[in-house]
Amino acid sequence: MREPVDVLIRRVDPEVPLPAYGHPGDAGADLVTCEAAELAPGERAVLPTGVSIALPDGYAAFVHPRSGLAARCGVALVNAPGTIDAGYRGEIKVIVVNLDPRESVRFERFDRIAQLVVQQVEKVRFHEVAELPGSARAEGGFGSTGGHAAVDGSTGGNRYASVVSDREGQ
Ligand SMILES: O=c1ccn([C@H]2C[C@H](O)[C@@H](COP(=O)(O)OP(=O)(O)OP(=O)(O)O)O2)c(=O)[nH]1
Ligand SMILES: [Mg+2]
Repeated sequence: MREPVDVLIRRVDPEVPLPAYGHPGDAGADLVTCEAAELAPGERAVLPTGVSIALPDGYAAFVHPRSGLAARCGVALVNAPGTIDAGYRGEIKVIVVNLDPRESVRFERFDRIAQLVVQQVEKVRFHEVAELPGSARAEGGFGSTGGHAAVDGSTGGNRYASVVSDREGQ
């Protein structure tokens, strides 16, 4: 197994539990909210995690959603994944949104709300050119390979999903 990368961390909230991996092979260390919050359907909030970090140069951390919260409660991150730059020394915040159309969701202090994935990132130098080299995909994108959801008035491309209003009309 590779040696873990050392990351300096500071507790902004002296009582906050440090981010922790649930299992040895996990990619994300769980982040908690230091503030209780209740979100009505469609509501969002910026929640403090009580920690700030200093990543080594060449690394970034990404704030990812927790799939259990998403599946059970419809909680997503507005900016998923949130990017924590190596030079950022402020408190890590999590921008949550309640996407459930009916139920409110409540977070208590120190509930786990997101997970932090630390990764090496490349810096690039951009070289401007008049023409880019060719490729098999060329300019195809946005569903060019088919299999996207149909929307009203369209049959979709080679589809394996359709929007609910489409299904109800069948
Ligand atoms: O979910 C997030 C996303 C970002 N940040 C912090 C760390 C990051 O380094 C900084 C800036 O984030 P980003 O570059 O995504 O936001 P911006 O709107 O481009 O702000 P800026 O102009 O400060 O770069 O905000 C968080 O605490 N949580
Ligand atoms: Mg930015």
